[in-house]
Amino acid sequence: MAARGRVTVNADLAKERTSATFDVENLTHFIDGGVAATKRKRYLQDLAINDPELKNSKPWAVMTRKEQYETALRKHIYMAKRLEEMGITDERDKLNYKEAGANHESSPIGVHLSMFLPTLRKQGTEDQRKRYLPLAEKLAIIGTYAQTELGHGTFVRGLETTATYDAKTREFVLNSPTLTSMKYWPGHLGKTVNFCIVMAQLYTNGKCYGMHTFLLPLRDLSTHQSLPGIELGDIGPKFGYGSNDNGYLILNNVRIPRENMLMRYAQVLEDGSYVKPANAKISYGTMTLIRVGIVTNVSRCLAQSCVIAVRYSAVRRQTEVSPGGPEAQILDYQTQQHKLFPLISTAFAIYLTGIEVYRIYNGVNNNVEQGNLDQIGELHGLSAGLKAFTSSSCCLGIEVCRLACGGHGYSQASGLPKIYVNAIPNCTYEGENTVLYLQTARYLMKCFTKVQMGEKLPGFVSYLGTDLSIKSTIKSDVSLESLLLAYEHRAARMVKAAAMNIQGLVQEGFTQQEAWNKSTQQLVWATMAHCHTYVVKTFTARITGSNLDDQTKKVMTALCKLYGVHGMVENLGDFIQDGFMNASQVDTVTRKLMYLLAEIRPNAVALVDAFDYPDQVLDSCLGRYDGDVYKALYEYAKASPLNNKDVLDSFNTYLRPLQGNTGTSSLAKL
Ligand SMILES: CC/C=C\C/C=C\C/C=C\C/C=C\C/C=C\C/C=C\CC/C=C/C(=O)SCCNC(=O)CCNC(=O)[C@H](O)C(C)(C)COP(=O)(O)OP(=O)(O)OC[C@H]1O[C@@H](n2cnc3c(N)ncnc32)[C@H](O)[C@@H]1OP(=O)(O)O
Ligand SMILES: Cc1cc2nc3c(=O)[nH]c(=O)nc-3n(C[C@H](O)[C@H](O)[C@H](O)COP(=O)(O)OP(=O)(O)OC[C@H]3O[C@@H](n4cnc5c(N)ncnc54)[C@H](O)[C@@H]3O)c2cc1C
Repeated sequence: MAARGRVTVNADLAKERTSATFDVENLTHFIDGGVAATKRKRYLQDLAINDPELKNSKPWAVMTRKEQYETALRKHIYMAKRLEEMGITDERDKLNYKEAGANHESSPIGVHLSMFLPTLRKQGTEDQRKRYLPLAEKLAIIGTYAQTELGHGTFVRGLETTATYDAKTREFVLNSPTLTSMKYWPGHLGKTVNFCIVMAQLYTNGKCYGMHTFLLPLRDLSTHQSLPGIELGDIGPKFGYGSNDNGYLILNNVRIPRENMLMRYAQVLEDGSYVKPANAKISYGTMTLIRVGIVTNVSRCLAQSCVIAVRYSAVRRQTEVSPGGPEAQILDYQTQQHKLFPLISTAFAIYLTGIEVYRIYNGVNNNVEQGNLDQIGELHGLSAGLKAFTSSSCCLGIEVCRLACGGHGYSQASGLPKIYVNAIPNCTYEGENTVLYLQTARYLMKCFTKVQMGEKLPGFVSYLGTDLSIKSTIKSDVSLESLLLAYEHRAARMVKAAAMNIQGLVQEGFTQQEAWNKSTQQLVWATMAHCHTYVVKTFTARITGSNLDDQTKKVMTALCKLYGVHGMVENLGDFIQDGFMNASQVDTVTRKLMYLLAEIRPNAVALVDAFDYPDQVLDSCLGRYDGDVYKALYEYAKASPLNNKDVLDSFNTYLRPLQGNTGTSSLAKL
């Protein structure tokens, strides 16, 4: 339960809670990974919520950018220190604590923690780790991940920053040779960090060896002044992320010792000779880590949005259904259910996918740590597409939640704009989504070639070899098995179609690259279908294989079916194009969709309650546990800074002169 302690609850919400057919607490334990995990989560959340150091002096939305930056810096440094004092290292623990302390307040040390430190740990030599990690972990040095440039973000091989080895002095000389080569966007680069990991084209003995990673001091450690040869600053206000000083950086003949190249894999020896890594893409590993983390991250953003929109929809009444009768809860409108219930299922599906992909990441990472890099390509094939699919689905879902709250959804009081502006960059950073879909497409095309050669594929791509002549097994009950089969069929057919398109174009005389480029939209569609299948499969496996009690499992099975059926109806053309499904089966799934909306209706509030987000995390007048929405909106309006005075000075400046034109005597008559 999300309200800690007794509260008086709005009658409609209270009724929703008593009508639930399953035990909310059991589902919360399932989400968290057990009773002890829920207890631990709540302990950490309460710690943050009750800590006066983590209170904002005023609402986030009314702070200036400088206030947002300073507040976030203070709070995030404080939280990092507290986590260290408490000896907390588990990622989930950290997430629960920080979410409760500064939800959707972009951290000005976030890239330091999530990218700078992992890159140092994974790509630094033992000496580099010994030397820099203790300082970086204590935040004595704070760094960012400086890869993107003004002219290039996606095309990493096209980055222009150079690091030229000077064997005489055993130093690298770093330069930004063009306007477009300045680093642009890295988090906290503008004003916060004193170090960065910079990605640059390595030149040694007159030859370019491509992108490599270097540890670069940016600011004096005592005065924080930028160092000679370095020009850097903040890039200015953005769509959101006000508390983050995303920055720019220009390098002019900056010298760093040879030892500052991260040399666990690739190396430059003292004489300038180059030792290549076992896999050139190992330096892309931090991006893979974050792409995996994003899956969980965006599912939580969507889950919070669903809590807000569903609770509000239970409280909000609008329009008499029959003349003179009571106004209906908007949650009773089928169209509102169609907006929101598939999103509840999406939040669950993607959350569970996040857990699965993180488990896979950890397995591959353990192998990498032992020197086996064989699986990094496969992990990239999985994580790139999933990052794109999940961030797109969740961010679109957050916007639907906002729209589902009508006018009040547009107010910062709803909490939804704060979530949205913080979530939406997940579609762009760590690889723009279309670009990442195409990376997974590249992997799928390779897999398809193997299928054509009669190879049996392992794991998450094994379905690509399925017999496409099989017809859908969907019957009136619309079983999970029949849904999964349909998703596999759809993806396998679309992957094959894209591959055939490329092969056909090549046969027509186009080069491989031209044929690829002429097929990219089809490839993106095929990859979306592939990722969709992966999520359906993971959701299904997690629910059918769970030890949930019967009642909860029944509701979750309905939700899982809803995820599958809704996705099917939204993409019907894909499923019927080759006659896999017939008209009667289309009719069956469409009716099933409406049936499932009605089946889930009594449990809608309980399902979002199970996400177990305290009011302080949601920070929303609409999503309050007690449903006292209108009083909260009134209080929120009264607290608007424009209401500090009854008559504002602007009245005298701009409005009074308008009245003066008509003469006070004529106004007095009104
Ligand atoms: C409960 C807790 C659960 C989970 C917690 C988990 C983790 C916690 C940690 C993290 C925190 C969690 C969440 C994160 C939240 C917020 C985010 C925080 C900060 C975000 C700040 C933003 C930072 C950035 O944006 S950094 C910059 C990112 N930039 C990009 O992503 C650029 C995108 N471009 C590329 O990656 C590449 O250039 C490319 C487009 C992929 C490839 O282009 P191209 O074809 O030109 O390139 P190549 O020829 O060089 O490569 C093709 C070849 O390489 C293989 N490849 C590519 N990438 C990889 C890889 N990463 N790994 C392995 N292999 C790779 C590719 O498959 C090709 O191989 P083949 O030739 O064999 O086909
Ligand atoms: C909030 C935020 C924080 C960030 N933090 C960091 C950071 O800490 N460190 C860092 O290094 N970077 C950071 N970035 C930069 C980010 O990683 C890049 O913006 C991102 O990788 C996208 O690259 P781009 O801007 O070059 O987009 P572009 O590649 O210019 O994309 C523009 C359009 O072109 C299309 N496109 C581009 N290439 C292709 C292609 N090959 N095929 C098909 N379509 C294509 C895209 O799909 C997109 O529609 C951040 C960005 C944001 C918004």
